Amino acid sequence: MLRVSSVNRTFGDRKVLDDISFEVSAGRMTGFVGANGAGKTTSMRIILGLLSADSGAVTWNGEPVTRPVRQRFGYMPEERGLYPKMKVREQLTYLGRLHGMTTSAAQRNVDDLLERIGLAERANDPLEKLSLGNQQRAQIAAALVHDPELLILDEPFSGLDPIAVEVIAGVLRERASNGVPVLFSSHQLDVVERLCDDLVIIAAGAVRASGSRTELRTKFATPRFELVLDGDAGWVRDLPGVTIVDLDDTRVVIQLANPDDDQTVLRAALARGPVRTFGPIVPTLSEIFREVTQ
Ligand SMILES: Nc1ncnc2c1ncn2[C@@H]1O[C@H](COP(=O)(O)OP(=O)(O)OP(=O)(O)O)[C@@H](O)[C@H]1O
Repeated sequence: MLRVSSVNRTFGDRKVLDDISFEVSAGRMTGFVGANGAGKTTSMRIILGLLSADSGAVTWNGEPVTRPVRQRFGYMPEERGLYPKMKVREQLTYLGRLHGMTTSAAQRNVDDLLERIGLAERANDPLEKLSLGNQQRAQIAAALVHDPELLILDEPFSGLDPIAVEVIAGVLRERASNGVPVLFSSHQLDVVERLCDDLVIIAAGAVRASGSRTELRTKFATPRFELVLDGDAGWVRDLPGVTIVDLDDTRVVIQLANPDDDQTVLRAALARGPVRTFGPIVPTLSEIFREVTQ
């Protein structure tokens, strides 16, 4: 497990990380979300030891992150790092070698990866000849080539078309299910919502919420329910403890003074006729994000 504990960082007189703490657990995809300038890249750079913290600690399985430990991490930086003129397969193999792999092991991994991410046919092209989306796929492959123990990816999905997002998500999820903790930042909240098991929401250098997707949804759930009937749903306003949030003919969104009254509402509705939909409204990640960062 990766643990970031009470990390602080100032640039000049600006505090950009304010007592940041969170964990990235084995086998989990952790989405790291925050507005521009919130501190995601700075946190990632500190995890990787590319930047020092003013105070606080980063540990990997309880131990400090030393250079040999870092060597076993996979990192996709914000400033993409591959050589434009070097052939894709050649440079990925070279990166595998830099991480201590033999040439044949590196080549095997590279060939598997290129096949998985749909770049096998471009293996012998220089990176700069690839479309931006395909260059992005190659950058992701560069973080994966040495079978890292931990993956830290800065905006891995930016610039990818929906099919590429699915392909890359599948590869990352496979690594996660093999026990690799994956931390990835993204502005695409719909993608994060779909992919991540855990979330860290950061704003102005501080963690505003963290935990599993389910925990956060429960925590930020409002006592709201959707009810869809065959006939007009306006009568619901006469039930005690019910406030109408939105009414559109047969569909009504209600807020309950006591969330346990949901079954009373359901029984009242069934007594009047068919009920097509009834259930709590689960907040989306965008709604949670807005609530904790405003
Ligand atoms: N080397 C630096 N010197 C001075 N300020 C910096 C430096 N690096 C980052 N900052 C500032 O720290 C703050 C956090 O930046 P960071 O890049 O970590 O945010 P981010 O959440 O990754 O943003 P984005 O989503 O735009 O990539 C910003 O205000 C940025 O301007």
